[in-house]
Amino acid sequence: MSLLSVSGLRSGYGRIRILDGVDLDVGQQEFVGILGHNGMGKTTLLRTLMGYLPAQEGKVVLDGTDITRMSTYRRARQRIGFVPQGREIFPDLTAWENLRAGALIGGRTGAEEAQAIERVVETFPRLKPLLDRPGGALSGGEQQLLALARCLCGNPRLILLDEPTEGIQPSIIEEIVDRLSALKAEGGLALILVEQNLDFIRALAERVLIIHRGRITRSVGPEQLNDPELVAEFVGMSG
Ligand SMILES: Nc1ncnc2c1ncn2[C@@H]1O[C@H](COP(=O)(O)OP(=O)(O)OP(=O)(O)O)[C@@H](O)[C@H]1O
Repeated sequence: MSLLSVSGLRSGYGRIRILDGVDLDVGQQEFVGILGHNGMGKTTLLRTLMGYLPAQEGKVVLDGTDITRMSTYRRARQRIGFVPQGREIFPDLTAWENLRAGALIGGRTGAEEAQAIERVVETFPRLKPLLDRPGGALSGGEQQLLALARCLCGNPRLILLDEPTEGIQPSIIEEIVDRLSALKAEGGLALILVEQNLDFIRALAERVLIIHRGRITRSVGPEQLNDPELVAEFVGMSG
């Protein structure tokens, strides 16, 4: 059975329809990339899956449970984690408190919470010396690592990751790839990755879905992203 099964999903902003019948399946431990021109609805899709935007039509099923009408909070408790575009770190909370927020959102408290945070921090050595600093004082790359770590503190089984490489230096992009590759090898986690960086998608995704005018129009293998003509057609860029 798929971990996530989306059918006929429609949503948008007021009367402006952005998603216009999205069908999408993600396997239990599958890493899926999503590519599309600017403005095609990639972020809107992730926000609708997380419940920030209501589904106007269609169905979203997570591991057999219909979550179409669930609040964002309850979706987080169902272990969907979200790393938003722009990271949305709490700037006045310390890095550690940001991680606590992730653990709490995932339903962890007390000793379990502290253990979860410590386990995650062990795998992000760059964050260790920064834990007492305000989130807003971290560099963009450090904030991106923190946003991913915060999400992991909630023990997600599905992560929605929106453009993690945007404005981030190459060494941190490599760290994110390494961390996600390690998590993939450990198992138990699925990922939906919206990203413009083709190398990043190639490194992580088993399957790449093309979104066009609010629908998934095609599924391609990551190796097909080596073909500049195909890429130009799908996303209007090459590289
Ligand atoms: N709050 C909003 N109110 C009205 N329209 C919006 C709102 N947010 C986004 N849109 C519009 O919805 C469309 C889809 O936006 P979305 O951010 O999902 O696209 P995207 O594929 O993620 O694009 P990008 O690659 O530029 O991030 C765009 O035309 C955008 O202008």
